[in-house]
Amino acid sequence: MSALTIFTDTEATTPIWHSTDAEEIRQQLNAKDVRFERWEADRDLGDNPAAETVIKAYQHAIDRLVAEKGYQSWDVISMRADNPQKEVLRTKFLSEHTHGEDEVRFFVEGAGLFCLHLDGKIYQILCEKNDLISVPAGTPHWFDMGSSPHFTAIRIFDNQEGWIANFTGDTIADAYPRLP
Ligand SMILES: CSCCC(=O)/C(O)=C/O
Ligand SMILES: [Fe+2]
Ligand code: NI
Repeated sequence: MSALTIFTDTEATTPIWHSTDAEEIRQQLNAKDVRFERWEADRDLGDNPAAETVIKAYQHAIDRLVAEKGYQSWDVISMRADNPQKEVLRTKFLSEHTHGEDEVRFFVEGAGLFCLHLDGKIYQILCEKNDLISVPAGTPHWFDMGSSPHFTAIRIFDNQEGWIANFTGDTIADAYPRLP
């Protein structure tokens, strides 16, 4: 179940707010200009879908976002527990970073934890299948896929180059809860 847990950025052990209610989560995040919606990820993708299969299955969702916001490119990130790159990728995404564009992700399988560092607070969003999230450009954040990752997400970009991150060098992420 999707969840939002909020901490201050000075106290990593005691949450100040928590909910698994999609509407409450939406309201909290919208107040910070973060888009959070429950879409329908209802296509059968099989066990280990190729990127082209995922794109084809959800072209309608991509088209909708492109029509709305003029996004220019997209790709698929899919992780499984047997991926030999899982530790390297987990470590990379666990470093606080920003992007020069909105971070738009549509989860079509599994789950992952987005952690946003906004106005003195840490917003930990457990994103699951069906969740669409858009994090405003320039927001410091990190992402945890856990030690046994299982998710597939469509990433939508408003540039032709795809994923570009600027690492902040802040080690704050190390203090906050992670996925098992
Ligand atoms: C579910 S996409 C996670 C990886 C990524 O693209 C990113 O920018 C994490 O912050
Ligand atoms: Fe990111
Ligand atoms: Ni919970």
